[in-house]
Amino acid sequence: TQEAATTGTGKGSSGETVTLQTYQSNGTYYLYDTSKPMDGIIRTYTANQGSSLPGNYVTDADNNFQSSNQAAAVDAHYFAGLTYDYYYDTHGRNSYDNNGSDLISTVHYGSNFNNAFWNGSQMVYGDGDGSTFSPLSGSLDVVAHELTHAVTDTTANLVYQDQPGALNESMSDVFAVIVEAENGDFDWQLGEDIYTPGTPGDALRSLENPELYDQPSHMDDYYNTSADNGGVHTNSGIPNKAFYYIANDIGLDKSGDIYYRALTSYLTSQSDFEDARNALLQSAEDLYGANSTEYQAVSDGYAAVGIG
Ligand SMILES: CCCCC[C@H](S)C(=O)N[C@@H](Cc1ccccc1)C(=O)N[C@@H](C)C(=O)O
Ligand SMILES: [Ca+2]
Ligand SMILES: [Zn+2]
Repeated sequence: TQEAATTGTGKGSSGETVTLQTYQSNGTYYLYDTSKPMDGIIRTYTANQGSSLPGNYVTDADNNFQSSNQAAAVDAHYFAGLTYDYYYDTHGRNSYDNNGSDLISTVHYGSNFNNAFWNGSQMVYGDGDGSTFSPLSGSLDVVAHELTHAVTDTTANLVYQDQPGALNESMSDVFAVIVEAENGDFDWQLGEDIYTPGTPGDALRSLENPELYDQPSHMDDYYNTSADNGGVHTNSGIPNKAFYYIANDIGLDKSGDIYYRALTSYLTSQSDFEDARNALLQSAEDLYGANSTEYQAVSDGYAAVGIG
């Protein structure tokens, strides 16, 4: 059979045309990217509004994925590539597990599904209900958020409950902001491109002002609840705000290096917010020294949210 890696184009939910790394087999083109430097292949599927995973490959007859029902897949495929590039180019990490595992994404999961998640093996994106969310792969920060869960699961493996869980969520938000910034799309918000399509200018979360979307930004306002695995999407506002202070002090690049080192070298499954402060301080000391401005920025940022 005739087979080859090919380069195609696609139109994402923003309406912009992007270049896609695809694969051609017997005259059909697949969202199957073998171009990454190590062996991680990026593969994108559709669940066709069902819930069986991974579903079916997204294919096209002419290597131009421009129909509206392909937009979510184009975004998932393209943004997964950008996120792979960030972890490889910035931190030398070969895919989410540093072992070259394939990056598998499935779009059109479920019916009006207002969420996206990492299921332990792959990324999964709902289409949203069109009011709360539009298709969730349409925002780079969502894709980077989900792929960072895969990095966390294969490193610190923070338990998805209470403070370790809120820290898990925060790490995903932190690297989502960094990956967007690396791609010329810096903001402190999460989900601004896909949240409430009918309401411009809002977002699901803000690291600059967590309170804007009902998150605390100080330990005094820690939200004790049994819902949402102990409020992991609420209490993430506290470490999120600490990151905002730190990155404002020393910049996103240095902050990203400190956070990556803490996540991959020091944090463990039960680490809480205090442990995060210590892991980040140790990482800052390793990288910049104990009396560095970077070390002081971490100390100040965590003190400002009532930790340490
Ligand atoms: C399905 C089970 C719940 C998994 C929660 C996933 S990891 C998650 O946190 N998803 C993100 C999606 C996201 C990311 C960035 C920006 C916007 C939306 C999330 O925040 N989900 C919210 C809606 C939640 O689960 O409360
Ligand atoms: Ca954003
Ligand atoms: Zn999450």
